[in-house]
Amino acid sequence: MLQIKPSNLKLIQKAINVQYFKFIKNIAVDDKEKISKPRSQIKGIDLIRNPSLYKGMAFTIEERQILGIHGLIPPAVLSQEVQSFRIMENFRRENDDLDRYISLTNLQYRNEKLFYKVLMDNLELLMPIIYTPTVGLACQKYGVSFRRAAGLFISIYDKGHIYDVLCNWPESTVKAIVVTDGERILGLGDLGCNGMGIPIGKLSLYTALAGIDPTHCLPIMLDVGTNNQTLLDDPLYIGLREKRIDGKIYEDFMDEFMDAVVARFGYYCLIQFEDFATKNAYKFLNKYRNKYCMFNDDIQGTAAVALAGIFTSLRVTDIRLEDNIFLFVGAGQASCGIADLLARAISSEADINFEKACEKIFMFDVDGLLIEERTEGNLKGPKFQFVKKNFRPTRDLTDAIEQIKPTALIGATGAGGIFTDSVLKKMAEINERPIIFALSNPTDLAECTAEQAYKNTDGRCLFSSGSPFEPVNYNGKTFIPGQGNNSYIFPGVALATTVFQSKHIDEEVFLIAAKSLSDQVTDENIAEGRIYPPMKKIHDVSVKIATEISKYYYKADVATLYPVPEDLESYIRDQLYDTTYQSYVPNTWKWPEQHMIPKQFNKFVK
Ligand SMILES: O=C([O-])CC(=O)C(=O)O
Ligand SMILES: [Mg+2]
Repeated sequence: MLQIKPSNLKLIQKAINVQYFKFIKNIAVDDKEKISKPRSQIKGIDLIRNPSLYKGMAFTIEERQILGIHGLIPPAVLSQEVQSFRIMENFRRENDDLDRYISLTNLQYRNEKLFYKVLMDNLELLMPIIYTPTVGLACQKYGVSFRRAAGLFISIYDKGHIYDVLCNWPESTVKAIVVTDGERILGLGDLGCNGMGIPIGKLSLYTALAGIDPTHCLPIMLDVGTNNQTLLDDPLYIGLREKRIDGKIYEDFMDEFMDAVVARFGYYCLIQFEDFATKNAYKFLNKYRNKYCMFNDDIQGTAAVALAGIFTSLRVTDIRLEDNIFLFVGAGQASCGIADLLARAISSEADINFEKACEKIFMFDVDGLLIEERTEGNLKGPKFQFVKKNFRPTRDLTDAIEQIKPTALIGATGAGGIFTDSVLKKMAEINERPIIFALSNPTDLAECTAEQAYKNTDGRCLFSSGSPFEPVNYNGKTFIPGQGNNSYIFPGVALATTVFQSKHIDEEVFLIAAKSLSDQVTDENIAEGRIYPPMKKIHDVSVKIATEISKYYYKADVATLYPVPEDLESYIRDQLYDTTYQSYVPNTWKWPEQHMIPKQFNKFVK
């Protein structure tokens, strides 16, 4: 990434101006031959207000004349490189992450191509801003930071008219929707309508991590009320000011929504369910998975990324999958989703049935170890298959570890800090290389920090977390914690699904995604303490995951794109979103050499 010395900023400004005036003197704006038909029908102020078409000061002088926007933007002509450079300079000057989130979102609504270029070029720095953890903070404050609608809000009062609301969306080609009802936003709970930041953030990653065209993506908030009293009492709250509707009315509303999407955008429009409360997440997944093109990211996406982390960790511990004992802390959708996919993986690797595979998996929730002997709390729902017998009831996690002797401890509790020093030390005592995953989001809710994990296990643990942590120095060694976040999975799944227009997305897809992700971790990555590929490789990772899934889609006869492309990977690559600006004046314009950063600014760059 480029960094300019602050003292040189003035010189750069001057250089830009000199180039601009040199250039403007040379251009003949009335040269009829050069002025050909613009490619866009949209002109003038409408063009400036259209984020997919707008390119700010990168409009050439010719384009400004033809498109009727001359004078509506400042006189300098800047290349996209210089623009992204300015954005990053401003980014560094912002006071806090929420301000950075707001600036980047404003850029997204102003100039989409520039937003994605900046994001893709600075992924490691910007992902924690537009996604977890800052997006969580933005959701909590969405009432105040809400600037402009970037998706659809459909409320329970739209029941009977959902199709009409979908028709208000200006794009007719929508290939992917991320939808939430805001009831379980990250580990933050019910944020009602403020949860809209999550579908927006997830879809930004569809483009930034997997190259899916943003105009094909639609974030949707289904506002069915909120049970969050603070929001209900907040005069600035942006959603319906009433308690959540549930039961039959809510379910009929969801059914109508699913059918309306198919009627408006087609049966292969992907619908990603995000941050629903556990009981609804499972209910809708089971009800819709064989009828629509949908998946639940918190159950299935999280499962695949965690399983990939387990596969990679086992390359280090050298213990066969079926010889491990897994203890899940938290028995909600993330834990049950991972445990379920893990049991499938064990069952297929060890050639044993699913029930037998479940014997390797234990769970511990707010009422302690999940065993038949316990008298408190329920044992029903998806966690049921992991309930054991003949163990001593305990509510003490260290004691549970002592009893079960797990090789892996996986937290998805939303209970920050639950992996205390004594829990971590116990794991280190009974394992040479303990596997510790602290998956809850955002950062404050992680079960432990990366630093605590490495310190309490003498640097021996294989660690990953849902939210990002900085590298940790311990005993002279640097450890790079893995980010076991579903963002490694859902973009690739969505890419394969939208390109090949799959009818359904079954469990096998997530097993394939997990294997493909783990296979892409190199020995060098592992030597650095990583269990996932570096974020900067994510585009390739997503394409490879999508390629593996697409082979399966054709094998399972769910892909509907015909004829079948000869080379699936290169077909996918051909579809990827390009952040380069379009030219509105064909064949007449070339950026003068001096306009291109880094050459022009090389001498100013540290
Ligand atoms: O959004 C994230 O970072 C991961 C996720 O799906 C969740 O925590 O609900
Ligand atoms: Mg989620």
